[in-house]
Amino acid sequence: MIEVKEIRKSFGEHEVLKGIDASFYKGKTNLIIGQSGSGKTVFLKSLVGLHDIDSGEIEYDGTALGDLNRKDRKSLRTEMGMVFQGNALFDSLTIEENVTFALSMFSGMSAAEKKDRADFCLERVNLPGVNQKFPSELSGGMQKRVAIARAISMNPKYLFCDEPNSGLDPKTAIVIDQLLQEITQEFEMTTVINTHDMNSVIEIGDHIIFIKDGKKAWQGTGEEILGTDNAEIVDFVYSSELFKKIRRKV
Ligand SMILES: Nc1ncnc2c1ncn2[C@@H]1O[C@H](COP(=O)(O)OP(=O)(O)OP(=O)(O)O)[C@@H](O)[C@H]1O
Repeated sequence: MIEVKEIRKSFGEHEVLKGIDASFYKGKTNLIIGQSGSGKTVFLKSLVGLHDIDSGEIEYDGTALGDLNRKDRKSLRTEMGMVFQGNALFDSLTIEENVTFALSMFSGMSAAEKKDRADFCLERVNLPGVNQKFPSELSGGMQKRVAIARAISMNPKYLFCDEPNSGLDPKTAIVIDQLLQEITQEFEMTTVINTHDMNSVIEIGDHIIFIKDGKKAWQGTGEEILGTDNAEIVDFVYSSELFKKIRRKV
């Protein structure tokens, strides 16, 4: 579980996070939603320690990030898997080398152990046998699955995904969402996903935090979001004609 207490973050005079409290639960797909520019990425980067926060606290299963020295922070980092928006695969490395990159850096595993782990992770994302291919030989959806395989290679306790569906067609996006939810439950990870995708919100929103103007404006589940009367959520969710029609029917 990750607990966020009253975090604030400014860039110069611009306060982006204005005292956010949030909890993210183990075995759940926890989503962060909000309009473009509302502070979702800054929030996610603050959670993983890529931004230093100005005040507040972030606790990983009771351990405050702010209390950790460099060495312990580094060790906590090895328990975090990350899926970046553009996948961030290394084009000149094979898929297997991409998936085992962190293992080579941090694990001390033998070559055979790393290969076994790569095989396991690639099979888990339904991509067996692509070990010797290069990222450019795979479709966008397959590259996303490789990014997920790489993120789980170290068997992380926490998984962070920034817009995992960006650039994917709706059908592929659903496959990726389902995969993220399945592995979250299976490996009992605390998963935090930044998303714009309303389909993800409804399908895999076990727990949702809605950020508006740097503050948490609502929280709830994917089921609750369609029924809420919270004006800010209604304005956000029903900004598209499709969802306005759905609202009239529920
Ligand atoms: N390194 C930075 N320096 C200065 N300002 C920043 C920095 N990073 C983000 N910001 C500002 O913080 C605000 C929130 O940005 P952020 O990227 O978190 O929004 P977002 O909700 O993730 O948007 P999107 O959905 O479009 O990615 C924006 O006004 C942005 O300009």
